[in-house]
Amino acid sequence: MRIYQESDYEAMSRRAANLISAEVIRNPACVLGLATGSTPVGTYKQLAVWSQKGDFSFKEVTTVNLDEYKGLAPTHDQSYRYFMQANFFDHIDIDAAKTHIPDGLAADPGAECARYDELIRSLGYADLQLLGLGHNGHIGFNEPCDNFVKATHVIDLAESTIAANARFFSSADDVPRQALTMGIGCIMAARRVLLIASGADKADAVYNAFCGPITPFCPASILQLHNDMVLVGDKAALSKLVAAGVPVYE
Ligand SMILES: O=P(O)(O)OC[C@H]1O[C@](O)(CO)[C@@H](O)[C@@H]1O
Repeated sequence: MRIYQESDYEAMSRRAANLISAEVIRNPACVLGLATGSTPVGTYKQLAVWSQKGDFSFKEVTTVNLDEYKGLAPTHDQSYRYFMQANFFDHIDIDAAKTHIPDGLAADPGAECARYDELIRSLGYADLQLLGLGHNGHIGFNEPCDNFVKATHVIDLAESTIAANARFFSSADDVPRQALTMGIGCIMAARRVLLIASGADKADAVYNAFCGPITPFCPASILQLHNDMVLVGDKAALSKLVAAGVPVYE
């Protein structure tokens, strides 16, 4: 595993954008696994700036997002489809037909999960999977539980996740209680995983994920077994790893 320690959120975003753009330049028709949440916003902004300058193009890139809230329409301003359009896709030259996100309104969510798994498999899995990290160690919406769930599935969101995401809704009551999430199987099948983390409030989650035991009670801990894992964090998020003596690139 390679760990980059950056000074702050901006530097973390730039480093992550560098790694993603390197992938797109190397393989213009790559498959990118993408994430939502506040952490990747700066990364998407930086990628859009560079591609608008003409440094590289997303025309041939295919994207697969990790998750979507169950019950939210793509036009809902808190849906992850809306987030991706507003924060990334509307600012780059990507082909809309090549951007994939689970359908939160599917009449049969189980069938939608199976379709999504098959889609990712048929694409040959992600060349690079971008991940944020939940305070409880979740990746995508794979919440802590007593087993790792391999396939795309419908998940009951943890109370702590609902509370953390309430800031984006009018109240905690408005946060959907379920989501469709890529499982651990597709995440681990990605050729490279890039996890980004920022802020002191993520220091425990980062430490537990990469210094703690590999356990489904901290879903991100499975990434210790990935053979091309890159962690990019700012100083605050990596503080407990560094204090434990884990070597980092600066
Ligand atoms: O980047 P944030 O907003 O801290 O969120 C971290 C994680 O939580 C989620 O937003 C879901 O709660 C994930 O999409 C993300 O990876």
